[in-house]
Amino acid sequence: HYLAPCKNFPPGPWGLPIIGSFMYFGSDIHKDMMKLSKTYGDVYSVKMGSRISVVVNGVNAIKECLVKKGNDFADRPYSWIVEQYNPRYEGIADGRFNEKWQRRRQFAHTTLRGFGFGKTSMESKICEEISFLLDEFRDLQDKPIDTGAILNRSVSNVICSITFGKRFNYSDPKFNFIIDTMGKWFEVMGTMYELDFLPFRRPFNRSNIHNYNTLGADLKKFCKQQIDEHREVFDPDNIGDFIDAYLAETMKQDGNKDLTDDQLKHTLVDLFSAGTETTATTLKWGLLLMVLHPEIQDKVFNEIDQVVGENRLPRLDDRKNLPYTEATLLEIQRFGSIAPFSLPHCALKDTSLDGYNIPKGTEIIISLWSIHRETTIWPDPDKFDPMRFYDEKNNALKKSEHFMPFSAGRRVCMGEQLAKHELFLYFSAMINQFKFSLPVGAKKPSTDGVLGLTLVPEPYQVVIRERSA
Ligand code: HEM
Repeated sequence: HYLAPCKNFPPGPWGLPIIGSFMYFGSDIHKDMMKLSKTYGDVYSVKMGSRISVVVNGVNAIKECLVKKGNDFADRPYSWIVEQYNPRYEGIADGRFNEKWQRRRQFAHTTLRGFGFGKTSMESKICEEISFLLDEFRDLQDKPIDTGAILNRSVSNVICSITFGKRFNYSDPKFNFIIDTMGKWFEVMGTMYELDFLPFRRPFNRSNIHNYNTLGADLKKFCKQQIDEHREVFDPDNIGDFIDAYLAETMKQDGNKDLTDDQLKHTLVDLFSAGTETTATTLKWGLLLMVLHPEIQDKVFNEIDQVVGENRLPRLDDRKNLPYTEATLLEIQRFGSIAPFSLPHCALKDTSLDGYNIPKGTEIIISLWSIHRETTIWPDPDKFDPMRFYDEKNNALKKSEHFMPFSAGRRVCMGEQLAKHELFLYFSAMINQFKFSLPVGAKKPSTDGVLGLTLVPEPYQVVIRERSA
């Protein structure tokens, strides 16, 4: 066993001197970490290389950490990987928890709300983007296609219109380049995970690191260009998007110059990447599960067809009348668990968790996967079954507290409301208008997922056919 940093520290598996406990982990580290909790308990420690992290599993321990003791665990840890592209931990997602960060998050949150984030006024923007997507689907009918790239572009345009004040054409080469860059960046970031903890491996991964840094630099450059373009035509009487609002606020700043261009650049990278990959990946899980379960797809279609019909697209107002569709979306999120670990947290001060002592600075890994795949809560958890969230007798949605795809507390996903609106509007519109199926003779795609920064389905193909055609 390794040397615990304090008395009454969470127990954990044995670790080797340099690599620590890495021998327990394969490419499905989310599953391996959940397995260890069965031996060591909901809160246990692992030696990640030379650093000791605490892994938190199960809804009770996770709520204690994120909600009840939310202030104690709201920091982000030191990370060599983050420092490669963001050495000062700027922006929102990487930011260390302090007053300046709180003001930044508060400002970003309020401003996005002002532009309709989480409000129904956002609805028309999302629906406009959906109609472009549906047109594209109509052109691509009847032949096997991978919908991944086009879903990324479509979802990304929603956040682009809020932050940059414009949408991009699906065939715009600059836009396509940056969306692909972002996808690769997430993917490479996932493979670099161990380099954070095993510095001696870095010299053997030079090309991977170079690739990662180039992708990160391209993303930052793209966001910086958007800022420069906005600054050139800035008009304080015409604030049309997030960048304008930020620039206006910068001008109001007295002495404390916290809202800098670099902060804005990193905030934009956060919004652009978190706002694209996550929602698009959830929709990719959704379509995959629908082609694998055509009877469920038909049931969702029938419900929408009865309530909405085929002459208009579903609206947020319809949600309350579509409990089975909603239940299916919740089950897609549970099953896909696209953020199996949230982002890493860190103890801001000496504190405790599940009765154990946790010293200041300890890195905390939150396993949202462990909530969504716990056998005692979700019988046969690897089975996709919307009935878990559907009360058939009362034709109503059945909520569960063992469900936390957006995490919780101080660092809860900042785009939760927007994401929920997008998921409902995109999913219900796609199912309402089209039938999705596997290409004839195609092998059933796997539902294991590949772990990068998010858990994404392996690429798969579908055939799209318009329902009313
Ligand atoms: C289905 C879609 C989404 C899921 C499942 C999701 C999930 C998450 C999770 C698990 C976290 C980490 C929370 C933590 O560290 O405890 C997070 C953080 C974050 N998300 Fe999302 N997210 C989604 C969509 C979005 C969207 C559309 C945006 C919008 C712009 C967004 C913006 C952010 C930001 C800025 C953070 C960092 C928050 C912080 O560090 O304080 N997310 N998200």
